[in-house]
Amino acid sequence: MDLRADRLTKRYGRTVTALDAVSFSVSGPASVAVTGPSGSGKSTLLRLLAGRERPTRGRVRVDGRSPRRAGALGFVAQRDDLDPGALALSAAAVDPGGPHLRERTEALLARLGVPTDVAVRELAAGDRRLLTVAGVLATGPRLLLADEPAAELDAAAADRVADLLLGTVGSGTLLVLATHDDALAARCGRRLVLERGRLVDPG
Ligand SMILES: Nc1ncnc2c1ncn2[C@@H]1O[C@H](COP(=O)(O)OP(=O)(O)OP(=O)(O)O)[C@@H](O)[C@H]1O
Repeated sequence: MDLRADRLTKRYGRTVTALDAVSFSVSGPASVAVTGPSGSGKSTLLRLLAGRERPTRGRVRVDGRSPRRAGALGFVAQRDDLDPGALALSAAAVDPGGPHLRERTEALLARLGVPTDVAVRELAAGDRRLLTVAGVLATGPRLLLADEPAAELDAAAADRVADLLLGTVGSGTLLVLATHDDALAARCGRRLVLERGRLVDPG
């Protein structure tokens, strides 16, 4: 999988330039960390790469296509929208996944030791995060974008989430994650550093 950003620029209103002419390209399988201070544009970059927002200028290409047309693209958002009252497995294997997705999610969670028959609200924070990631992995993404996947977790839980994400690279995935966590960034093959919306180190 080939991911390319060409002079990506995103403005919000007239005053905020969240991203300023960011260009890079990367081919997978590989792992890439996007780092930088708070407000430097990491989440904005991931949303643009995923096609969840349109750039003000510039473009994203995933295997030569716009991200919305690329297929096999998974996105782990900074905050999950799991229904706290739902049973864990139903919350992770979201529609329109169907039975196949449900089975794959269940197998993955069993391997990770995450209980699937309790309400989401009863899960520990780390298990809840694994649940979110497993639901996305079950869809078989070849490009996986994760925004602060280990934020607000203790070190042991953060390691389990990182192991799960980084493990996908071995099976052919291009993983791009935004993180504040130096230890997690150090485990990635490449690090892109943003400062005030500009790519100051392309890795
Ligand atoms: N929807 C929006 N409307 C207006 N401004 C926004 C919006 N989203 C982001 N911004 C602004 O764009 C800039 C970059 O934000 P972004 O969330 O991408 O940074 P970040 O590096 O992910 O920050 P953090 O590490 O705190 O999550 C910030 O100044 C932010 O306030």
